[in-house]
Amino acid sequence: MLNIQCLNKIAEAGLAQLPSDRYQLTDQTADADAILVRSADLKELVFPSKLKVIARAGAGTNNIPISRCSEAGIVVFNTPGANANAVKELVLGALVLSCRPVIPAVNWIASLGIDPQITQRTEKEKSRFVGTELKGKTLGVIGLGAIGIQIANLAVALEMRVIGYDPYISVDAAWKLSREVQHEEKLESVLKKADFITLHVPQNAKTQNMINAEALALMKNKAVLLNFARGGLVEESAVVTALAEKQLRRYITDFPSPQLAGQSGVTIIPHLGASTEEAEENCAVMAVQELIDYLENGNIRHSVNLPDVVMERSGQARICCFHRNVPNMLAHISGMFSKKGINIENLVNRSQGDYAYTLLDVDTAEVERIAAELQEQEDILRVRPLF
Ligand SMILES: NC(=O)c1ccc[n+]([C@@H]2O[C@H](COP(=O)([O-])OP(=O)(O)OC[C@H]3O[C@@H](n4cnc5c(N)ncnc54)[C@H](O)[C@@H]3O)[C@@H](O)[C@H]2O)c1
Ligand SMILES: O=C(O)[C@H](O)COP(=O)(O)O
Repeated sequence: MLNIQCLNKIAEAGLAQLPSDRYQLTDQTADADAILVRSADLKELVFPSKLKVIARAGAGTNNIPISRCSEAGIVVFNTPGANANAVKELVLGALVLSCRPVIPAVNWIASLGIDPQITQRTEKEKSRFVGTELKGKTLGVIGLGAIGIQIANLAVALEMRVIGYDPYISVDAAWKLSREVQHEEKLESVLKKADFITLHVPQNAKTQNMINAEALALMKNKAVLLNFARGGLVEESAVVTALAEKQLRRYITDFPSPQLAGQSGVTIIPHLGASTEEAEENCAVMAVQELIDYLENGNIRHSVNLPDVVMERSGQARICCFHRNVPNMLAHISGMFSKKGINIENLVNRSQGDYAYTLLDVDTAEVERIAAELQEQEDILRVRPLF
């Protein structure tokens, strides 16, 4: 039996994919072979030696200490694109709310209670809640991945002028992007030209505080900033100042913080971007499938610390080897097999940055000993024999 610990609520549709004869849920991290998680912070978590995999049912992995996982031979997965539609739809709502004062108007009506004059008062006073339209305005999309592309294309359909910035855009993403979206090579150009700016990049050392006082100063007067990516992308004290100085018209964020609470011009949503039934199911099903394929076949799809490595099963046993990306490692591993007279039927090896992964299918099931010996070699982080 393999033990799975859920550190957040994971949709039942995903958990139902775990065959009950091979998997059971545990609430003890010490017993966990695998962890399923959403946004719980794992940075201080002590990993038990039997923990082999962490699957994030969602996109952002800044809550997971990826380098520490790699050094412990733990593969980390996420579920790219599985919640993108949910975020896109909420960003659309936020765009509309940023230029139509629906929230204050609804609050005003609610404040009237049961007023017999409500219809007359509405028609007399609604002029206080006039807004503006999105059509014809410029939307700047920062980060053209699964979510950014969908928002850019949607905004084109809304007849907005759309400009996008993503120096690392994938070929696949570029194909999906509407030709109407203008590609900007510099972040500064987007900041200067857009009426609305929406952030869709991961939070990491390079993107932390990317919207700081200097960036805000470049923005158009009375621009609107939307943040459905991560709170740490934006320097909140600078946003509060820009709002007070009327440089920024509104900041709509999915990430509450004490610094933003109660600030005028700030609309805070309690991290609901991915909170739809559909997105929660999509993410949970995808995360569980990634986890099962890794645990049972050693295959890797959508890892954030290793490349995709998928090989059809052959032979009598498979050895999965997570190791550092150092010279001669493949020759060293295969040499150990040949010394023992074990025939390698199939082999695949891929690397990503400082780490690499090798799958070997062999013609014998007698592999426990060589697996144990491999595990002792320098630069080998985890070895798993599978039958
Ligand atoms: N609010 C929510 O509930 C919610 C839901 C899903 C994702 N997110 C956040 O949104 C982020 C994006 O999600 P996604 O699914 O689109 O991810 P993704 O990986 O598909 O896209 C991210 C894009 O950002 C680009 N990028 C990286 N660094 C950049 C930089 N410095 N400047 C410009 N572009 C850069 C990448 O090239 C990539 O195309 C996630 O990392 C997560 O933090 C939030
Ligand atoms: O990165 C993500 O996928 C989102 O921020 C969603 O987070 P959640 O799964 O905690 O809602």
